[in-house]
Amino acid sequence: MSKKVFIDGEAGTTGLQIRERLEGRSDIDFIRLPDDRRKDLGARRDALNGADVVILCLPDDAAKEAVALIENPDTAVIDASTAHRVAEGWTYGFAEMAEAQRDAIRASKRISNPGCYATGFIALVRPLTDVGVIPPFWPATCNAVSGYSGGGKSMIAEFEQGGTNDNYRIYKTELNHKHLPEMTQFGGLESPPLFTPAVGRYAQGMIVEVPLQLWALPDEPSVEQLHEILSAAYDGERFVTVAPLEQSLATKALQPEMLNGTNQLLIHVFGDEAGQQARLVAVLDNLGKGASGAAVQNLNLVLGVDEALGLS
Ligand SMILES: NC(=O)C1=CN([C@@H]2O[C@H](COP(=O)(O)OP(=O)(O)OC[C@H]3O[C@@H](n4cnc5c(N)ncnc54)[C@H](OP(=O)(O)O)[C@@H]3O)[C@@H](O)[C@H]2O)C=CC1
Ligand SMILES: CC(=O)N[C@@H](CCC(=O)OP(=O)(O)O)C(=O)O
Repeated sequence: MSKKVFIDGEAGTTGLQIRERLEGRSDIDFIRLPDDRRKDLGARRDALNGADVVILCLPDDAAKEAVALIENPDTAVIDASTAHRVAEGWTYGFAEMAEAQRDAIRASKRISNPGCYATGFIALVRPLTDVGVIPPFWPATCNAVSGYSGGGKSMIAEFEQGGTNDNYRIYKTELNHKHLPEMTQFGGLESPPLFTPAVGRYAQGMIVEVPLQLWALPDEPSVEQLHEILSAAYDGERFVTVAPLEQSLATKALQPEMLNGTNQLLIHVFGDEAGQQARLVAVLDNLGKGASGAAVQNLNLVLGVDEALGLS
């Protein structure tokens, strides 16, 4: 029997991309609201409570409001906003993050979809904190650049309709990016990384990077060891790949758009010749594994179907 799915915020950037990925699915019946009622509280309440699974693609406040409207104990929620990522009672929707995570997602009725930057950062750091090569007290740094679709409809309009001449800009100079709590908690760290995001004049795709002074880490790991740990952590995964070291050695430059339209995340471990420094790099589509792709993967897990359905 097909399952009823309601995407609250379907007309937004993330919502539209989820719809596209679910197009043609015979196991899903969509609950949809006409355009003039998509913000109507009563109509949303009915839709939210009538669905087997709801996917929230809303600003944080509207996402909290939506959750408060749900009384049906059988309705499962996948929230793409930042509202519940480190909240009590919610399961972090990053299936590849740890061995038990997939089963936790399958069993949960409250799943938070990870932030795009957080996905890259956690993918790079978590396997290393899990084995202790990066200790929990490590003062981690994270540099990243995203396409402007990461800022949703308003930033897309800003870049595409003459609102800015910027080709590139750094932001969050106050050092208080909204992904820091999830990066800290699920990265296995005691204190937030120093995070320096930037946005460029291109629509989508991102690079998230963690630079490491290997000589300063307690165990002074080699580049080969880091690569081994990351490769073992993602062995057999369909959506997270660690490039072979030889491939990284031959890669002299990397651009953020290479995985656009996919749910893939690619990791490179770059190192200097002396083995003293490393750059851990993740490439992903902010609208793919960083948002809509991950949401569809989580939906598939909740529905008990192949988690790769509709994803490439
Ligand atoms: N863009 C990205 O790369 C990522 C975004 N996210 C998160 O996903 C969520 C959605 O982001 P994004 O798609 O980019 O944002 P958009 O601004 O593109 O879309 C948000 C949608 O929500 C609608 N909306 C706003 N308030 C309400 C309400 N009260 N009731 C019903 N609908 C409402 C908006 O309608 P209208 O435009 O008419 O106001 C719009 O269609 C956010 O929480 C964001 O943080 C997560 C990962 C990545
Ligand atoms: C370029 C840009 O502005 N990006 C957004 C992050 C988008 C994202 O993935 O964050 P959420 O999942 O938490 O919405 C930002 O930095 O706030």
